[in-house]
Amino acid sequence: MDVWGNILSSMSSKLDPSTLKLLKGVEKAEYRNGELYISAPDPVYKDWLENNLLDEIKISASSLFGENLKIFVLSEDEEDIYIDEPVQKVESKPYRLTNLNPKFVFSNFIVGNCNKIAYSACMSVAENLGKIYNPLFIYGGIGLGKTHLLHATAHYVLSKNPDANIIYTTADTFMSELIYYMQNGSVLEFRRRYRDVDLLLIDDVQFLEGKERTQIELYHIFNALHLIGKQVILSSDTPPKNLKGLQERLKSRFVSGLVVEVKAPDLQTKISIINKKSRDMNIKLPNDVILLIAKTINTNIRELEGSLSKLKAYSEILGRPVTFDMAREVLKDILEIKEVEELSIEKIQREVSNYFGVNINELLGNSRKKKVATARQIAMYLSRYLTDRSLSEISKAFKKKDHSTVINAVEKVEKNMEKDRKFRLTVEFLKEKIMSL
Ligand SMILES: Nc1ncnc2c1ncn2[C@@H]1O[C@H](COP(=O)(O)OP(=O)(O)OP(=O)(O)O)[C@@H](O)[C@H]1O
Repeated sequence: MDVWGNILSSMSSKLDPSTLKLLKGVEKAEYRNGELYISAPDPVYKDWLENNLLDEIKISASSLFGENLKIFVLSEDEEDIYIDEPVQKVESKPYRLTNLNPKFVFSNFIVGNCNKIAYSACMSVAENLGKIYNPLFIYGGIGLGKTHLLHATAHYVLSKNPDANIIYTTADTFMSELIYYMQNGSVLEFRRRYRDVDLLLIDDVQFLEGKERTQIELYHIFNALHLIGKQVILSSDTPPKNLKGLQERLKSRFVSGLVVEVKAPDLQTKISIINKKSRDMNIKLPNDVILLIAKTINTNIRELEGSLSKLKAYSEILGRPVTFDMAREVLKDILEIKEVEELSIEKIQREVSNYFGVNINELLGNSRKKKVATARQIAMYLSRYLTDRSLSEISKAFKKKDHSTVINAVEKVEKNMEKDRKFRLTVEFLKEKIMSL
């Protein structure tokens, strides 16, 4: 049967004569078990065909060979890989995921300015598999949550559809598997396994650099999945354009959906992560220790987790609660602490006075002028929130005899923050500023 001739004649009424003439450049087409292999004379022709006519070919070829037809366009260098294989019928069966970390779910992921775009993109993809942002490419530095987001997406999809076929793998494992299958003579099975998935997640694709054979395989798997609207998500420590030793055609596929960055966390996000992780780990950290860790770990969230585990272990071994001095001692080799000054009440008083244009004596005095009283209450609130000083220490630092003044100030600030947006923003601004000093 002249496969290509038949496809061409079924397309002839829909295409102009010059395109039809160009299509005669196809060297051969072979149909095997639901798959159509089209041989292009060279890579340029192959790209042209894939980018312009694949949909049209699929419609016509499906009318000849059936609805679920998969099409592969091969240029010369790839033909031996795809055509010369004995084809055996392999039953497709759901592939069960066993390598997802149960803790890497969306609800455990702290969202901040640094990662909210990547987080939202993963959520949207999980909700609309294969329909938007395909592929989704996430890049960012070490330990910033890329794997967490990939796993969370897979968990979410499975929670909606437990029968979804999902593969999560790393580029390294993908390559090792390919080598294994090649050595055992069943590359076809490897391909079938990957082509049956609804969602393919490949972590750390930077490790594909220079791995030509693996790249060819991924390229075809990617095309096959993309063509039938299956979702691919990739992660890397660098954006696609900086991936060296990667075929241009693969890079161009990687950027054809959405590329998002996970950035290093800002101070507020780090504090939220430390709060969440310390709660999960059941370790009580004073505010000044939280600040110490957040300020000294500048990027890697994995290191941040490591420091919490170390502190927990020390506090358990010593049978003492964690304090600022203990944290500084225990973490000095992890944190490379550059003399981090303990946040003092005096520093808070200074900053709040400067902000409100009130002098320190007024702040510590008894004036009831609105501006002074507000500044004093906010300074008391921040001293309570940002340091680990006791109520009586704070009242002493503000020259008050009774710590009920501090309690009243804290309550008042909290109430005002709830009902007055401008007031809340002022307090938050001051908090950020003081924490980053
Ligand atoms: N925003 C976040 N909220 C909560 N935990 C996070 C967040 N970001 C990262 N983590 C945690 O930090 C640790 C490292 O994250 P992950 O392994 O996802 O990083 P990665 O970017 O994939 O790193 P690598 O480049 O080394 O592969 C994990 O335990 C993860 O749960």
